[in-house]
Amino acid sequence: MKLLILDRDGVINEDSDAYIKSVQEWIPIPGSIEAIAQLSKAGWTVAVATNQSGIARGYYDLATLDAMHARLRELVAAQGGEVGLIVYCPHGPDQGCDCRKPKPGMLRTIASHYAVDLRGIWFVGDSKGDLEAAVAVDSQPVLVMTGKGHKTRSNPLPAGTLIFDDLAAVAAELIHNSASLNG
Ligand SMILES: O=P(O)(O)OC[C@@H](O)[C@H]1O[C@@H](OP(=O)(O)O)[C@@H](O)[C@@H](O)[C@@H]1O
Ligand SMILES: [Mg+2]
Ligand SMILES: [Zn+2]
Repeated sequence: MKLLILDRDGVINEDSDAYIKSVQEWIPIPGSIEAIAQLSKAGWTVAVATNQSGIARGYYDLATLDAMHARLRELVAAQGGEVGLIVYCPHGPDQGCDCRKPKPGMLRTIASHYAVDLRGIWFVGDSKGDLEAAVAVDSQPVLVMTGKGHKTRSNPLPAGTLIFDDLAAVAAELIHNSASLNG
């Protein structure tokens, strides 16, 4: 199967240093909803792995988080696509969980859900922790220049990290590539 895993804040929707605390603050990055829909219609399964320490910090609750993800699904469905499994880490940095990126726990959860090997699977993120999580499970780290991407790029990146302007550019590459592979 063609599986693509996305970070959420700074890749699908705009990020904020004040966290994304409500559906109203959850604003898609231009082209991202269309990109997910196009990938989905081209046969890709698009999953999401997102740190949400704002839950542990008490900035918003699980119902609000679920409402954001319902909005994402609704917008992609309106373009004829669908979003796959969304996995989030609700924990704070000091809780020592196994799911908070840069740990790869969420990527492993997604892989076992779909019974696929993570090696070479593209994981698209805007933060160093996203890239490190990908490397930890031999996935392909992909950095986009949205969200915290520029800040992340100003520091050394894992070898082999692919860099794209935004999710729309990632989607164009994958859809173009698989089209040429299939002849
Ligand atoms: O990019 P993803 O994983 O989808 O989500 C990131 C968010 O959970 C928040 O993660 C926080 O990091 P700390 O969790 O406080 O270290 C900060 O970077 C916030 O700006 C950001 O909105
Ligand atoms: Mg992010
Ligand atoms: Zn966690």
